[in-house]
Amino acid sequence: MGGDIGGERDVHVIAVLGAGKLGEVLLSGLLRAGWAADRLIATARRPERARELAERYGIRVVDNETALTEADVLTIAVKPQDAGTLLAEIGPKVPEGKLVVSLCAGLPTAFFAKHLPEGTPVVRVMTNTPALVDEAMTAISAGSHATAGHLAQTEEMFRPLGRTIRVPESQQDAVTALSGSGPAYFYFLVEAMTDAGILLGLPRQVAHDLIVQSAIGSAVMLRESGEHPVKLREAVTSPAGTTINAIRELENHGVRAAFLAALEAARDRAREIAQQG
Ligand SMILES: NC(=O)C1=CN([C@@H]2O[C@H](COP(=O)(O)OP(=O)(O)OC[C@H]3O[C@@H](n4cnc5c(N)ncnc54)[C@H](O)[C@@H]3O)[C@@H](O)[C@H]2O)C=CC1
Ligand SMILES: O=C(O)[C@@H]1CCC=N1
Repeated sequence: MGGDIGGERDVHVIAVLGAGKLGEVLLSGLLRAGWAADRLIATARRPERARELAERYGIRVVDNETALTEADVLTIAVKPQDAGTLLAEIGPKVPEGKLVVSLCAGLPTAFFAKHLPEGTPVVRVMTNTPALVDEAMTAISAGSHATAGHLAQTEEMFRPLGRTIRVPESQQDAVTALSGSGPAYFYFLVEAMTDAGILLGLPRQVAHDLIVQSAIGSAVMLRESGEHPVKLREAVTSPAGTTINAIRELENHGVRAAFLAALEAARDRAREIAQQG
């Protein structure tokens, strides 16, 4: 059963402010982890969305101001571009000692601190959508006034959803590029490989099933064996065999360089968001 999270100040109630796609993923994960629905609060901008969340999960959907007073942890799950407006509305009213957990890509904890009462602890989190199947990768950083206790509370909140690690806040933009967006790159790859199967004459569903199971098998091997990916790839790549022909084409087309450039671009976008915040 999900119980109270002890620490600086016990966590009885968690609020997700701006429960969109990621906020919903978090709320559903907390429910699966055993949190009682009446101890989870969501806020939403649109009334239809509020109704949908209340009906789907039986949680309390209230306005932002009510959430501030009733929850111990305020999780900010709005788009980074909307965070300024939300903070202008709630910032000065956040009661003393509440823990603010930001899920916003790019925005540094200093951005939140500017809008919050002096001394409000802020923790920056980058998680990802596999939280839906309890396989998230969540990176946690302490911001201003966040103590070891606040970090531990945040870790406890996200641990049921997958793996957690602590990183210095200076690494969070890189983390966002790697694991925050990471699932999108794997889905993109599955899509491209499925198209390749169709090019080779396989029915779409067969191609899809072959690739999805190969992706799952490879991921499990990476995690369970602890082997370096090069070693695992070499084990598949027979001398004068088929795989090396494909690898040569991937190298010819600069796929490795494309990944380096793509993740750098994602990191740079996170930095830009911070500038605009
Ligand atoms: N989608 C993803 O895979 C990931 C998203 N993130 C971060 O999570 C945050 C949310 O992303 P998504 O869930 O994809 O966005 P989303 O647009 O689905 O959800 C944001 C929700 O906040 C609501 N909202 C905006 N202003 C509000 C206000 N003042 N009061 C109440 N509700 C308000 C919107 O109506 C919307 O429903 C972003 O900051 C993003 O950077 C982080 C990691 C992964
Ligand atoms: O694309 C985005 O901005 C968010 C942050 C990481 C994943 N999705």
